[in-house]
Amino acid sequence: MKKGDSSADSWSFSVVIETKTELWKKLVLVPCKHCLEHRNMPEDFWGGYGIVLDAGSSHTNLYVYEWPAEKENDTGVVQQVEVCKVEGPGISGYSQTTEKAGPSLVQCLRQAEGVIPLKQHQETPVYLGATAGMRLLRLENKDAAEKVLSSVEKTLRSAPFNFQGARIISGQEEGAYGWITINYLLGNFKQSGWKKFLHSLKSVSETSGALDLGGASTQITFVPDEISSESPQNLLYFRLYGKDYRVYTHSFLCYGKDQALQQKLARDLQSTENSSLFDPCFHQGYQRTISVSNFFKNPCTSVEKKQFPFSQLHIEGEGNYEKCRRNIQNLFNKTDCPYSSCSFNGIYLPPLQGDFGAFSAFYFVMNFLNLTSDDPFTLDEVASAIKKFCARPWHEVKLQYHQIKEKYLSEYCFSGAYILSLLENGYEFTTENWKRIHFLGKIGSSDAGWTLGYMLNLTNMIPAEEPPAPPLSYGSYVGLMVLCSLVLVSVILLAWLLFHKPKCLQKGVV
Ligand SMILES: Nc1ccn([C@@H]2O[C@H](COP(=O)(O)OP(=O)(O)O)[C@@H](O)[C@H]2O)c(=O)n1
Ligand SMILES: [Ca+2]
Repeated sequence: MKKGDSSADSWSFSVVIETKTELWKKLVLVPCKHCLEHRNMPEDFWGGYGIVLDAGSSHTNLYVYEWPAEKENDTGVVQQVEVCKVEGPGISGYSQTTEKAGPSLVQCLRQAEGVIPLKQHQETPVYLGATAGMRLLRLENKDAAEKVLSSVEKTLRSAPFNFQGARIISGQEEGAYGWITINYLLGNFKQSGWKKFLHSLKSVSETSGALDLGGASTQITFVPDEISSESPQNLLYFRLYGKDYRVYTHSFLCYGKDQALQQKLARDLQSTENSSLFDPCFHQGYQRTISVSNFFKNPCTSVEKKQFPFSQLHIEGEGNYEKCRRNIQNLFNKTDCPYSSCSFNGIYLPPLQGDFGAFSAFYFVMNFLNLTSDDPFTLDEVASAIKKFCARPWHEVKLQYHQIKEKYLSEYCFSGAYILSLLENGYEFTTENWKRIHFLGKIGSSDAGWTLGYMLNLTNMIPAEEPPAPPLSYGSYVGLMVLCSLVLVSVILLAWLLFHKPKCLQKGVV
């Protein structure tokens, strides 16, 4: 397998998109910020529900979305009303006990039953999309991956909802649906008034790019300034709301933050004859032991496999940010580029364009490091904050954040350094365009992520064509009638004055 290349499953999405566009004609897309607040809407306005399970490499989240019942005025907005974190590992973690994958979801499905009114359970669609953890398991053990999916399907079918499918989505879909989600929530698809006018002059960027960092893969998706057809597998075409979008996307398998760490450790192992290793990306005083034999079963590290005279590797932290950055840099092969420009590993990347929303682990890590304030930090400020954090001794970090699990806490230094390396070295963001990256967890009440875009697509809630202007509301109708009546009365009065001039105004009368 070529790392960072998801072309194997790239065809599926183009097919899905092209066949779907014909169907995208049902509901008008009215983004959140143009709508009344959910809580201000009459109770019977909200009606439909949908459930999406995001089966990620590290864990599964169940999302419940809600949308207006009133479709006749062709307006509506979909909102997240519930999120439930499934206990235990991601579904790919059940490769040895596949029959337990489905039952792990039961508790969250019960929670969704409590949120959705009973009479709507049967008509509520439920989808499960599995991402990079399952893509890796499928590469490593296809049979186990199929059994895990059968187990989750069995559980979802036994829930009182309308089961619509449980599948592994491609990296391209993950990137595209994340881009759709954030632009839907930001209100970028449907524009009106001056914004539409400005966009027609092409003076402002219309959509935001999407940067998604998971545990096992990472996605970059945006509308480039110039479209080249150098790498067709990275281009997607959408027609949304009467407008065409040519979108660049790429998903790097094995470049989520957890798999990137595994890759880094595998490389470090190559250069040691010893069963112990100093690691600059862990805090000074931190120690971890890993089993060497299990380590190379993973498709992200298997290319680095060699025979070692020891079965356990002992790692000790050094807390050296600069050394850690240099170490991580080796994960990005920048030497060969068969295109006009590349990110890394010979993958095409057009020049970066516009604003970017960075979510999922990009947000979790930066938020932990207090680097997500509204007044954005410069690239230098971010680098020095991470450097300072990495230099703190482990006992001090552990004391301050005693509520956070040791496994996660110990990896924030690496994750912070990795995020900067990926953005600065991988994608080549500069001091200048760094300010255009916005780290965001939620937009309104909805989490930023691929799930909402996935559901909007599968429920045909994004129209391909701009719908006709909605009929007037009752208030506007009454106002218009009053205005027309006033105009009519004025015209009659004027005519009467002209043709029946009062005697006092007639010529000769003083
Ligand atoms: N509160 C949270 C939740 C997740 N995470 C991390 O965010 C990443 C989420 O990845 P994921 O499970 O969606 O994996 P993919 O299948 O998207 O690659 C993992 O590395 C989690 O450890 C975090 O740092 N803080
Ligand atoms: Ca994810």
